[in-house]
Amino acid sequence: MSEAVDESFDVIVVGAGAVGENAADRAGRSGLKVMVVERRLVGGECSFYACTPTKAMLRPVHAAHAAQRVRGVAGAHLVPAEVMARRDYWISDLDDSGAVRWLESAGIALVRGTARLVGERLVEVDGTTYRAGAAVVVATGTSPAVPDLPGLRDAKPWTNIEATTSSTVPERLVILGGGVVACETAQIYCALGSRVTLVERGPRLLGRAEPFASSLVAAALAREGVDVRLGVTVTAVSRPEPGGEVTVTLSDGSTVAGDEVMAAMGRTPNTGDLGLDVVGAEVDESGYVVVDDSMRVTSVPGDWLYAVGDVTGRNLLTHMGKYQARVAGDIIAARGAGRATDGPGMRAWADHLGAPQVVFTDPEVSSVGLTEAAARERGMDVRVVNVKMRAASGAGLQADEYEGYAQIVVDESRRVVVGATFVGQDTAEMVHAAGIAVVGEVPLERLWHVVPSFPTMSEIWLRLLEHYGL
Ligand SMILES: Cc1cc2nc3c(=O)[nH]c(=O)nc-3n(C[C@H](O)[C@H](O)[C@H](O)COP(=O)(O)OP(=O)(O)OC[C@H]3O[C@@H](n4cnc5c(N)ncnc54)[C@H](O)[C@@H]3O)c2cc1C
Ligand SMILES: NC(=O)c1ccc[n+]([C@@H]2O[C@H](COP(=O)([O-])OP(=O)(O)OC[C@H]3O[C@@H](n4cnc5c(N)ncnc54)[C@H](O)[C@@H]3O)[C@@H](O)[C@H]2O)c1
Repeated sequence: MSEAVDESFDVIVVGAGAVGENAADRAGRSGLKVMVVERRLVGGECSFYACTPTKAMLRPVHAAHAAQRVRGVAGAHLVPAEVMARRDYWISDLDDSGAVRWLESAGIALVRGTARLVGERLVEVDGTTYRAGAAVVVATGTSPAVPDLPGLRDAKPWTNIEATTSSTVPERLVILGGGVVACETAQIYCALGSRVTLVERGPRLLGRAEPFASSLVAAALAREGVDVRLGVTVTAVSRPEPGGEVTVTLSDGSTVAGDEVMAAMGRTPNTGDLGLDVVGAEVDESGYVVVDDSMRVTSVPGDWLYAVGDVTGRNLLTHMGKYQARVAGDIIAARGAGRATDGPGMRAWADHLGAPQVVFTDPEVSSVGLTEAAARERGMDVRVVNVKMRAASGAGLQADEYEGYAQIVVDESRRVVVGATFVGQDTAEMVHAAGIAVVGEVPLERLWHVVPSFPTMSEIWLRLLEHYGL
């Protein structure tokens, strides 16, 4: 640690991803002086290597598919170079100056470098030590997990970083994993012209989604030409020549050859070299920082250390991380202004209800709340209603032969919806209404009076309630 300590700031946020930026903004609202530390790009994974580029590339795929499903339209097709150009526009060619300007406009100082906790309220960045007058917020996110499988690391696998920035389309792409990253990436590269093989060790894709959603996505990927291998693991990877052909050996003895192999096998929290042990901050068995609903790191005495976003492992989604950031930021700002820190927006309790999420494959998997299995695990008296999306004429008008299903999970003891999943084209925007029903615990009898417009896809709510028996 250097001798001089910079004491200019009240709040230090480590990591300027979408979540860290949000925490910094909220914490600074009552006049506290805030600095953020970022070792890579301001905007983090989501803006440059995750949400934004994948959605920028998936949208043309969806648009082309949607056009092909409407009688009266002909000739929609993808232009791969233009799809990549669209993505590059959305990731600003990996230039974060727009985000830096936003920080400046919000009065937040930026220090570039790698931060470490070196004591209570003390953060060291490449040799300079800063003392936070009020609080430190850890928002360091996650990195792609590349497990220690024989030959995998030596084969220099793609992760989401390469998959979202490559300017070329590999002829053959082998994707290891069958979660959200794998499914979205498989659909993108298949549509761009790669021959994609996807290897998932579990019995289905999207293991945390409703099983019917997994089946519909697997069927769609297979129809488009993705070779989906379920229930097999990778035993070895070999790439004898750098940049040459990759061979992936699977547990069933088969091999798959590719021009690139991608690790899409989950995430690892960026906590290893953060100095959490120096201040006594507890991490769980996977390395995620343990916090309470105020986002405070409870194992550390005093009210100075908070963690938000992916690094907490609560819900690895941008919008949920930003929700947590608003909670932590508001508490820090309130404490700075001498106000109460237990206001209604100051606990992230919605984290425990089942986060809203859209898997942006075609079909989209749009869900909120608990799956049937999760509700049963919590001991609820569960009733499930599942209908074809086509039961709403709005769906058929949206796409000829619309394929998809909607499902609600009802807690019978309270007669409220605790989970909802919509699978099909253009269901993403339906998830927020479902979220209001779930988080608001709207009784079914009241929901009956929320009359959906005709002919929209939301009319599926009426069909679901009718099937329930209302
Ligand atoms: C391919 C892909 C697609 C995704 N799509 C979606 C989606 O559509 N919707 C959605 O909600 N979520 C999506 N996610 C998840 C989403 O990207 C994350 O939930 C989100 O990025 C978490 O934000 P964060 O700020 O917590 O972490 P990050 O975005 O990881 O930001 C953390 C920042 O901290 C910096 N940092 C780390 N350690 C240090 C240190 N010691 N010192 C200084 N800086 C440090 C890092 O450089 C990074 O910029 C996707 C993820 C992937 C991989
Ligand atoms: N649209 C979105 O909201 C979106 C998009 C992408 C990512 N994300 C978030 O990012 C996080 C990370 O996504 P992810 O897909 O990397 O992780 P994940 O945990 O969702 O999926 C990883 C998958 O890899 C499989 N796997 C692990 N090791 C394997 C092996 N050796 N062989 C074969 N399969 C193996 C697992 O069984 C699992 O199905 C998720 O929590 C997700 O919610 C969200």
